[in-house]
Amino acid sequence: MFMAMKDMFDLPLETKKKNVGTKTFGGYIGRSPKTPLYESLGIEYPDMPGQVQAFTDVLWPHGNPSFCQTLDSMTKVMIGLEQIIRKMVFESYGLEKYYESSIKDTETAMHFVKYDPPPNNEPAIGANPHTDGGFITVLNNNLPGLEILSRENEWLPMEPRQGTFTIFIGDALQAWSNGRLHIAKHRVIMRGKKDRYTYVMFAIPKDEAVIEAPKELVDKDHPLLFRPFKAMDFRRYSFANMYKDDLNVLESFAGIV
Ligand SMILES: O=C(O)CCC(=O)C(=O)O
Ligand SMILES: [Fe+2]
Repeated sequence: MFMAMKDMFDLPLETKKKNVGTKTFGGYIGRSPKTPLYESLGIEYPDMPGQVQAFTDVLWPHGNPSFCQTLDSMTKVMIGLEQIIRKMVFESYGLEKYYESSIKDTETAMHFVKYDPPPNNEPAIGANPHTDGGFITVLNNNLPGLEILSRENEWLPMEPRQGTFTIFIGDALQAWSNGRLHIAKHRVIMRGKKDRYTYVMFAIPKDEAVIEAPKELVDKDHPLLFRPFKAMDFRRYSFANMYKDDLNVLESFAGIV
């Protein structure tokens, strides 16, 4: 996958720009002043028929069947893993009855990210501190750089390990769990001289989905922490507040004080 990603990012800029999305999380994002080392491409709904093929055709009009196949099977693995984890989470609360409807309310997006090495060998920010907005994120990267903010407010490095994926809980699942699940803030710091690649699958609520903690998770010891909200409204709010590092977007959007 990482080799295929190198070929993908080595394509001419005009070709990469042909990767367009309909939402804020699809399509090509070039280097910008706030994230000068970051570049990404994206596919919305890679699990829907024809989407992986269409994405491949845009980048390689003469075809690239091996990329298409690799991506297709990788997508299935990552989505399958996400569903197993979500099921385990729901079961752990005795709430498996909500699993099917939660999956029905879900759509997926796949991102491919390339981070350039920092200029003049000084550590530099690759991705700004953030939480992922959706239900669950599944990702893999080829080099260190990912850091997780601990509950003690320390940045801890997450070393990539071959054959493993990193999983993040997103804001939507934290709200659903009435705060029982912890969302870890994370960032990427680039060091060294090598390009860094990440591929990441986001399982996110559909626009119209309403995120609301089930009644079983709310009682007098666990008062409701977040008002119910529509996924689309939260997405807009998060996007508008993207670079406010100290802001807890979920709390400021839906927190009940
Ligand atoms: O590149 C990484 O390791 C992290 C990427 C990430 O956090 C994201 O895309 O949301
Ligand atoms: Fe993230």
